[in-house]
Amino acid sequence: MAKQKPIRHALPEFVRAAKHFRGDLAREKWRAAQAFSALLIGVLAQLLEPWPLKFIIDSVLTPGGKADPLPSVFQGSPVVALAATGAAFVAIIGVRATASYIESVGFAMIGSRIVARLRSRLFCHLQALPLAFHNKSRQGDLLARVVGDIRLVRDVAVTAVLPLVASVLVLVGMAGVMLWVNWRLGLVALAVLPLFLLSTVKTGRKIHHAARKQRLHEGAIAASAAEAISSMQVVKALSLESRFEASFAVNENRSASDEVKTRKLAARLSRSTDLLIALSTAIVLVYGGRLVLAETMTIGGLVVFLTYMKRGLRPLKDFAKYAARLSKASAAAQRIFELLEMQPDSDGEDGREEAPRFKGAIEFRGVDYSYSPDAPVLQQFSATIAPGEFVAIVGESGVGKSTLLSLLLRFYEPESGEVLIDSAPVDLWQRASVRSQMSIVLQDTVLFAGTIAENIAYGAADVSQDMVEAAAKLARAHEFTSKFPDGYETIVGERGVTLSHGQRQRIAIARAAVRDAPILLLDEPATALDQQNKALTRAGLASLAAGRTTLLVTHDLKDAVDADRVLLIKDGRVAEEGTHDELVQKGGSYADLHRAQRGHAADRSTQSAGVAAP
Ligand SMILES: Nc1ncnc2c1ncn2[C@@H]1O[C@H](COP(=O)(O)OP(=O)(O)OP(=O)(O)O)[C@@H](O)[C@H]1O
Repeated sequence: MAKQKPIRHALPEFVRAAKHFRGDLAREKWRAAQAFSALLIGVLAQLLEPWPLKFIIDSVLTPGGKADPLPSVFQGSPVVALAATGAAFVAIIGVRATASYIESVGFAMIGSRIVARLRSRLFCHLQALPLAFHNKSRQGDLLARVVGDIRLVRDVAVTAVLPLVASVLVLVGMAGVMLWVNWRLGLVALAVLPLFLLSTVKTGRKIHHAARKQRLHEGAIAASAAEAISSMQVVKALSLESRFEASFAVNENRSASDEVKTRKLAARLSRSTDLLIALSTAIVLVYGGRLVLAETMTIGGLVVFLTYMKRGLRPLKDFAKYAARLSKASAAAQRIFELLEMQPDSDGEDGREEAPRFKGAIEFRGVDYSYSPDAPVLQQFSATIAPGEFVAIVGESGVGKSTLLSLLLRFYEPESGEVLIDSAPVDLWQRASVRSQMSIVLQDTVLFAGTIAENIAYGAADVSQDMVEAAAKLARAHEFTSKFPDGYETIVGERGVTLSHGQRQRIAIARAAVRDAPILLLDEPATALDQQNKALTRAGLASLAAGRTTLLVTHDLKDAVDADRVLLIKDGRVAEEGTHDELVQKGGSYADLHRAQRGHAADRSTQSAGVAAP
């Protein structure tokens, strides 16, 4: 029973891999046919290789050549026979070398192309996976899969799997010829195969297990490195270096010990394979030697036989050599397939139409939403927002203000109830066509590596330089941009000019402006800015909001003063609504919050940042 287990496990893995690569392999069928033809020609040449030696030993060097007399053309001229055999030998090697070149280049190209396509597919798929998945995933681990795991699969596919396929063909061919030359001796030589299978299956399972664990630890190493590197400022500020170093070292040690384990196991497999091959060669030597002594086999025949054995059993050695790498690649491939088999965001989009241009009426109708079953966020939440209205959403931290925006953007789906735009459920339309009609400005703006103009133009397709400048002027970003020597061509983002938080926010406003979307979603866009930047950002936002339905999530009630309406969220629903003045007059929770912020403003030195008195 135990012996069958790996086959049972290996088969579904093979079917899984075949499913993922079927289309790619079909695209490469002509190149594959070419490489396989070259492989077969190479195998044939390898099968022929020992025969010139046999001819020289049995027919040229053995006086009289009883078993294999010299053909009549060479009678009396053994030197010519020697020269002709030498030429034949060179020709055979030449054919083999050429075939091997075509085969290796062909297989390398096929492997690289297939894996390159796999990587693109994986990256597209990752982008299509829902935000709920990305929120729970560790970025470094995903990065390790897209970069490291794919590279491992490619390297092993090109340098181990394809050569192994070739070696197995050689083994089959050579086994056939060995049985044809002398079936008894052939059976003796091949008797090691079951023993080899037994030891490979047993050790191979252990290698596979250790290699898989190692890939997991490497994923964790990449994840903790990515976390630390992407938050270096916080790591330094909180003196977390030693903590990250420790967690890094733990995973590194685990990975190293798994590496040692796989190497030990692979070395053990290699040693037992060598011993088995040596045993089989010794038996063939003794038994074959006796056949030669009994003159039922020629010396050349035995030499040919031994050469075949050496070549034919090479795949066994190769397999032992590649076992660890194959297992690692298989573990890496499984990690890639796991991702590819996850449901992307676009699922269920079939048959949905593109949304028409929205007027901007928004309605939440009895929406329930929770991230985890035991902590409901929105409960029977209802609110209606008219086209072009500017609504501020306020409430204590964690009440679900940002979640409302995420539901509008369809990052998540409500558990019950509906989100409607222009009276139609938002899930009626394709996600991308809904999102393209919304501009967002968040508290933290990410600038991509590129110029300021490119960063602004990321907001929409086909944006001209004039549109970029107009958006920058509206966002109050033109002035500081034009002061840079390279103006709009100034490189920002990674390794570029570092912009201040306020400047980044104004670029984000310009990015939102070029989009010219009817709905504007703002999530704490002016939080944590100094007074001057706050004023500039607010001015930019006010220009941007004109004529658009705007939802502004804010802690700062100063931002709510000019809103057409304020919604105060409490216990998962709207607790109070009205204008700023109405709510202050009402004397409810909003008025309490307002009083608290005024107190805070009066005593700024003892309170933390983020609130200001209107
Ligand atoms: N991706 C997530 N996974 C799990 N829980 C989440 C996630 N995002 C938010 N939450 C939880 O849902 C609740 C509402 O979060 P949300 O960000 O909508 O609140 P908020 O009112 O915008 O808070 P804040 O004012 O602090 O930004 C919080 O308790 C938060 O911890």
